[in-house]
Amino acid sequence: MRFLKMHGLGNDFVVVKADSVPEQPDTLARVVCDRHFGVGADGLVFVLPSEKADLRMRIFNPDGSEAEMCGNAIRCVAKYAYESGMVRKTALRVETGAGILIPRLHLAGERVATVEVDMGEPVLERGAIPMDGPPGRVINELLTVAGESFRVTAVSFGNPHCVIFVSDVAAVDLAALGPKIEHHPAFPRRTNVEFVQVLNPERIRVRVWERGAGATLACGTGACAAAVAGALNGLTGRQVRVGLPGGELFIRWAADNHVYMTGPAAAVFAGEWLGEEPGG
Ligand SMILES: N[C@@H](CCC[C@H](N)C(=O)O)C(=O)O
Repeated sequence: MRFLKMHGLGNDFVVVKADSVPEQPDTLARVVCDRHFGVGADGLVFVLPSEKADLRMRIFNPDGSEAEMCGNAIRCVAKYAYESGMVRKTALRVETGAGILIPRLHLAGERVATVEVDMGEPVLERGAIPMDGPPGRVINELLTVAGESFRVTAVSFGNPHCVIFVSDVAAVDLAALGPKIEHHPAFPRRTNVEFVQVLNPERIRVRVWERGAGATLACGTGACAAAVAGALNGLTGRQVRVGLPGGELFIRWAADNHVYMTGPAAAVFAGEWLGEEPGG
């Protein structure tokens, strides 16, 4: 299995072009993403043919679960598709678990430097996120986690996000709180978790605990969810620079209710997965 190792702000992926997803993709994702026994990545991404769009993307987390969407991976997939000659368009249509999304490429010569992705409309209804409880939006609502109370705002971009505003993101014990919120019974499909510090109405700082992956250096859908939550809570405007441990994304919640995410994508090496069993 040939692959390309790519990343968006250090959120890293093993990207594989294939006609279909191989058997047992969950097992494959677990071993490929393992940082000691595999290549090491925050996700295994398949670039597949699509009947409805230019291509289809599917992503599997390091724990083997499949995610509906990934903001950093879709920028990588768009770059790969263009630079490999697979889709020679600067506005691509990519089929994902969150519907067909449109990355627009910003070129530097023949290379894709940055990508702006139309991430579609944020999903705010509790039942669609999904999160248990009465119908309506979840904005600044109390959630009790192992005896501690947090005010949360829930947003989905196909995949679920639980956003919590704090005064200092550096002080958050992400490794302790992340898994407790990810597995909180209020989230039937688990959740990604974003701790967000508002620096000013145009700038926020975010640390992410990703569902099925743990702490990562960046999360595109998480940055979009944090930006939407900031605006919904009256803490930010609708355009924000989102500082993540791996770098910065620019997020705009436009008047058409679509969220646009702009950021870089990089390819770092190509390889071949041999899939040897230990001692085999
Ligand atoms: N890193 C991603 C999100 C990847 C999927 C996530 N772990 C989930 O299970 O929803 C991003 O950049 O959006």
